[in-house]
Amino acid sequence: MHEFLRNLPKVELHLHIEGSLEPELMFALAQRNGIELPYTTVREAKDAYHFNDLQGFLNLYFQGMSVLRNEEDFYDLAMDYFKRAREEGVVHIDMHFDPQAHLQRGVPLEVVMAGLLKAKQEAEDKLDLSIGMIMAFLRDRPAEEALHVLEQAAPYWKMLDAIGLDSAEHNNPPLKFVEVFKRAKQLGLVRVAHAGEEGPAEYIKEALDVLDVQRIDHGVRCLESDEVVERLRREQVVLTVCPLSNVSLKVVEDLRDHPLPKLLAEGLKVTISSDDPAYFGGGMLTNHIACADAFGWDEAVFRQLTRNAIEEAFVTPQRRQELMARLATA
Ligand SMILES: Nc1ncnc2[nH]cnc12
Ligand SMILES: [Zn+2]
Repeated sequence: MHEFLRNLPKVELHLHIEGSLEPELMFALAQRNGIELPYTTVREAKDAYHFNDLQGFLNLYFQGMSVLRNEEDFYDLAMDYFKRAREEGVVHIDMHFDPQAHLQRGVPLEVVMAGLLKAKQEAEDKLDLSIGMIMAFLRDRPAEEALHVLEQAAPYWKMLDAIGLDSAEHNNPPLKFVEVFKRAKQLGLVRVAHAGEEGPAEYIKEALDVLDVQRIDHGVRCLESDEVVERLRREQVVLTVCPLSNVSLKVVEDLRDHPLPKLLAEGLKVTISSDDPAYFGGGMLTNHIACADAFGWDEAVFRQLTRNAIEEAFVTPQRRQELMARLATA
């Protein structure tokens, strides 16, 4: 089964590129940029990666990314992950990135975009990996700031596959961002949002109704509302579920208690992603293996999850066909 999972052409719909920053690269970039870290060794950093909730993780996530200052840093960050993912048999990644987290530290949007776009181009040219770009807004920051960043990103609109909504969900309902998402829709941009990770099922409904999103990132708490489950099933809205993330952030106690099997049994369009692989114990292959071990799934289940992800990935029709063909022979 592990060999099958390694060879499966995996498609990742939910990945925060800043959450792929491994401690080894964090130390290298800190040194390159003369930045001091609160850790003295890689071991010490890894030992700090124990979280009680989403906020506990976000504090370290924002601290970790403080080493990213120049175009080259963003390029190295992304290439480092792309190479690792490719070695794990990943063939496509829809990548979230958080411009506000960099703008706040005085890093211009142009620097972030240049580094990430260069890595995307190189991955597509040389690694046989396709990359989607999701510019995410931090929901614990003011909506006016997000609106301003969306306008500032005008030179990049045509390079974006979607806008997203992430960071602390508690008390930051989708409704807060109605104007931002309305503007994005007016611009012809696709919309996705984190909802129902730590927040209630109601936020999933709100993201669909008010933000008109085409994807729900996480969405695991939908099971608390029959009405929301029915809606997700009827509309076959894709859920980008991140099993090891949910364990690390204590959304569930243990992977064996994870609602993934129930979500599948409900007929929902489920996919598997890694979210923040450097912080949550591993990438796509590790997440797949963990699910195989916890749930005893056979190959057919993983094929279905991968088919779901290929159908929903931000790729050209030709690339989608190519990925489907690869899945058929895996
Ligand atoms: N799991 C997560 N939830 C919300 N925002 C995030 N940003 C990075 N990872 C996140
Ligand atoms: Zn996420």
